[in-house]
Amino acid sequence: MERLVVNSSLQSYTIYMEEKSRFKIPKLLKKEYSSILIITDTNVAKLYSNDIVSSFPHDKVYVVVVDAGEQTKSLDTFYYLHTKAIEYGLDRESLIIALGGGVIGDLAGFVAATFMRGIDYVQMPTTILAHDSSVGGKVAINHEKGKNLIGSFYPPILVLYDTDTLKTLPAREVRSGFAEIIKEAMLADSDLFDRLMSVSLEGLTLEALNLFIYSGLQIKIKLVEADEKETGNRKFLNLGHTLGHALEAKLGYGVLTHGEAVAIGLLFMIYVSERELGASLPTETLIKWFKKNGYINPLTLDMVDELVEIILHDKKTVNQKIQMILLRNLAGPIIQPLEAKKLKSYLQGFIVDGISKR
Ligand SMILES: NC(=O)c1ccc[n+]([C@@H]2O[C@H](COP(=O)([O-])OP(=O)(O)OC[C@H]3O[C@@H](n4cnc5c(N)ncnc54)[C@H](O)[C@@H]3O)[C@@H](O)[C@H]2O)c1
Ligand SMILES: O=C(O)C(=O)C[C@@H](O)[C@H](O)[C@H](O)COP(=O)(O)O
Ligand SMILES: [Zn+2]
Repeated sequence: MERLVVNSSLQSYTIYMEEKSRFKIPKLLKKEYSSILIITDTNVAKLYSNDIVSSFPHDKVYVVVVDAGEQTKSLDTFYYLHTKAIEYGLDRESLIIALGGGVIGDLAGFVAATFMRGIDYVQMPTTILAHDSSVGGKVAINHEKGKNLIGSFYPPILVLYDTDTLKTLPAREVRSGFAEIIKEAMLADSDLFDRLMSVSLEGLTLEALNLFIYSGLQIKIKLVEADEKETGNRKFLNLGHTLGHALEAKLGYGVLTHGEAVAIGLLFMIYVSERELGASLPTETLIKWFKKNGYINPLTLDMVDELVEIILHDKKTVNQKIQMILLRNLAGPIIQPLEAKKLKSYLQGFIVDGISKR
């Protein structure tokens, strides 16, 4: 079992990463809980929720299943989950288990952060992408005007990553998860970036996948430990998200996967870095890799005004100045303030020059 520790101000927690570890959860908990609420989605429930329920010896284990997909990270579902927690009699000694991808992790984590002012929760990520979302304590729901606008920083007590569950992921979700690993590589590890660019997602072995995830986790942990509440360099983890988040909100949550939106955002980040900083980046390599692996891009010129408007409400915008993460070079991120007018003209150029569609 791979073990990584994340130091955080509230409590430090361990990430256990191992095939079939989902059956071991009771042994890894450091105390007895009065009851346990497993929050999961319709797809994951069918596959894995019984394994978790049956691994507990007692019967105060409840499961609430919500719809799968980004639109579930909503105020309505958040309220519904609080209602279920009250109905099942959860108290301050209860535990929530977030069993699923990043949607469930963010949503259930935010329920845990707010139920009776905060109870313990465990992240059990079941997607590749959730290596990113399960670590660092960012929990949130969406507002129709922007992603993750309602949320908190609230670390889990444990992350249990059963990589066996990744075998059932659809190809589109594999693609989505890799966008975040590519982001991490571009931020901090050019060798990892080269290794990523040399593989094809189809037919990737579980061993290779685990190594990529492990490398991504190490990069993420380093950044969140150094700046838990994102006052400085944690913002680097938003590489590709300025446009990515806006696209998700503009198209309607769930139309693009988070990773698909981030992938387009990474290409835009390169376009701006080249023009704003004179950076020389592996543009063609990345475009080719995205194309080879089936990433999609619905960006069109008529979306620009609305996208800029959404970006102006992003958490990284201060005093109408957009803080965009750019690269001076691979593994050389900086936070660059940009006026909306400038961002708009880059966005138009990105679409007209065709880099977004190459
Ligand atoms: N908190 C953070 O730091 C952070 C970081 C990155 C992303 N996020 C958030 O994470 C979310 C995206 O997460 P995601 O990509 O995991 O999406 P997701 O949770 O919607 O999962 C993607 C799809 O895969 C299905 N699925 C999950 N596990 C499966 C499995 N093992 N087998 C088969 N199907 C499975 C789900 O039911 C869903 O349909 C976004 O809301 C994003 O904003 C948060
Ligand atoms: O952990 C972080 O910090 C990240 O930025 C990770 C991102 O991949 C993730 O999508 C995150 O939810 C974005 O944060 P937000 O504050 O821009 O909502
Ligand atoms: Zn992300």
